[in-house]
Amino acid sequence: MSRSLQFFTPSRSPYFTLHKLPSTSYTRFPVINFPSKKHYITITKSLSSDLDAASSQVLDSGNGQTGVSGVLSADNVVAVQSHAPSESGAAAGIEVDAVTEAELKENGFRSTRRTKLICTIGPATCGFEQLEALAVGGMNVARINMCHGTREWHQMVIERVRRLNEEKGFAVAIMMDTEGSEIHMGDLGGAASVKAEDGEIWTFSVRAFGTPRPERTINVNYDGFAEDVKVGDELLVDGGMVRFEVIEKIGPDVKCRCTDPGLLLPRANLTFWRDGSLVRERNAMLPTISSKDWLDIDFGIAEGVDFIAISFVKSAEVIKHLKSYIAARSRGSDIAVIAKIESIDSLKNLEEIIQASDGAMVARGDLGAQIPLEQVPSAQQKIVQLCRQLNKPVIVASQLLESMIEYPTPTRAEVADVSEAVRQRADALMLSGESAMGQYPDKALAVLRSVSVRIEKWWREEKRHEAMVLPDVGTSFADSISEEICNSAAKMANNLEVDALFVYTKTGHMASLLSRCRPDCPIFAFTTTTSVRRRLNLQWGLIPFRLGFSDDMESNLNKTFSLLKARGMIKSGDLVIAVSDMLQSIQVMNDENDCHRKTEELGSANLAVTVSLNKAY
Ligand SMILES: Nc1ncnc2c1ncn2[C@@H]1O[C@H](COP(=O)(O)OP(=O)(O)OP(=O)(O)O)[C@@H](O)[C@H]1O
Ligand SMILES: CC(=O)C(=O)O
Ligand SMILES: [K+]
Ligand SMILES: [Mg+2]
Repeated sequence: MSRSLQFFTPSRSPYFTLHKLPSTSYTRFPVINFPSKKHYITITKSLSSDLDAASSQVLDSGNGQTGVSGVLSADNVVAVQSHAPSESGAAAGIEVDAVTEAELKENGFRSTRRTKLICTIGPATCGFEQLEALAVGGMNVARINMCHGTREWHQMVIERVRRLNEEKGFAVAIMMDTEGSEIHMGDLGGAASVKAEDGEIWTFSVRAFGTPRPERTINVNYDGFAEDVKVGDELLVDGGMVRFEVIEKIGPDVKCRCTDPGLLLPRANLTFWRDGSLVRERNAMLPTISSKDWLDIDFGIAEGVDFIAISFVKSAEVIKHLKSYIAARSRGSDIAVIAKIESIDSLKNLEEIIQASDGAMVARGDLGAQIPLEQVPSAQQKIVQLCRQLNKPVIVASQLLESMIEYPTPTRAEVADVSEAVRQRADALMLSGESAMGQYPDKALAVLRSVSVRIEKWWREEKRHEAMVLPDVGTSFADSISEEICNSAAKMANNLEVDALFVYTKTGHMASLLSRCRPDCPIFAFTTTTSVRRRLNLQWGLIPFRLGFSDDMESNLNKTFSLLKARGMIKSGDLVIAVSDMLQSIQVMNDENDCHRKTEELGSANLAVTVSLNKAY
């Protein structure tokens, strides 16, 4: 038996274009009550010739699975070929990364990790094998921080990640993080760190010191530094990891006494405080995107990075400006802009900044230097919730596992912090120093992975779904339909306890809308382009695949089921709900390939969506 519901546009013909034939002619099928078997055979045949003709039909899975091409025969039997060297022929001849394969095969769909993981790449992780270890360990996005390293170094990292994706079938995205023009220290003349002891007198200056750097001197990047600070001010390094008191100003030099000793790290952020408040003097007028940042952005566009994260965002205008700059420079490319929330100004304009962005990062390192530390957790929760309401991916970053820079196990408090971010259902967690220059990058990533999976499972078992109100985000009626369909599909998925949601999406938008609902089951997102696939790798619960697919859902589903089954990633009896943003229909099919359709009018909708409830057979 099968049930279906179909939305369509009355202004359109009651016939739908279902499949584009290789000859560029179109096959049209009636909507209402036609014999579905015949319908199937016709589609299968046309799809089969399509596939035969186009060897580019590939299915790439999200996390380290190699390209597979499928050829559909008339009886829906699929031959699977791997593009990469296989270990043991035929259906097993598909290279799948250990994590995703094990998760899908051993424990079924439901146990796959939903929270995405970002690793900052630095000296500890820039080698090809080190990057591969991170990808195998679950890295979804590699972050490069333009505060550190040369452009050549970053280019090398990007090239290696791309090569890793091509050769090993990963879909690791690249995020470029700008330096910004906030005040920070120089690079310490190459030293990894220097110790400031209690009571020592240090000189902070815009002067460039020679090499070797004179003892107890720190170069500062901001020309107005000596004018902005006053004797008596408190100078905080990295939000208070080390503290100084300003005792004297001599021309460009600012003499300070260390009041809280600690390690000074290269290019550490500097803030100064007066009477318990952060001082915003002329430094408040510094541009969010410096001239050096613009050059880095040009570099990022040329390299085709997937995300550009903007440091110290103050307003929505800068995000809008950058997005139009990117649109003008990179025709057809879709670099997403992430707003880093790490300043008082960004908190003041939070909603409009997030609305203008393609996602946000709770950059707790610098945020904790600008607001009292005890306010950081509530700010985090607020940002995470707002992002979900506005349908923007959100990253929780900094000091998640800080002690693992030096030690192989995290503190209990760190595990609790990671758990809280997972419980808040943030899209992604980010490692900074732990992966960039720590001693245990792989172990830190493994901790994020295991804690994520465990907390997600606990949350599902306890059925502790917070009833978050998800306001409408669609700005057109068409968008509203997509949104309603996704909300309903996610709810159905939870109520029916299905194994997975499938979404066929060209732009990724409907995949985001499903992810926003945070359903109990994972979401397999099928998209036709590699860049969309990589971009979706940042979002909660999405397992992105690249797949050549048509406008016809039934053949897409047959093809997908067959390909996934041949790889052992789904099994007979798995129940799936599928959503698509390409075809104006909702349909249900069952294992007899029997399909009935019922039609309902939907006002003046100019878009409709396909939802299918399917059982693998
Ligand atoms: N490309 C790199 N080369 C050398 N060291 C790096 C690099 N990237 C990061 N690091 C090291 O890892 C540490 C943590 O990285 P992270 O990206 O969090 O930098 P950060 O300086 O704290 O700035 P941000 O506020 O942008 O996160 C840095 O302080 C630096 O010591
Ligand atoms: C990530 C970042 O920039 C911060 O935490 O400050
Ligand atoms: K940065
Ligand atoms: Mg920062």
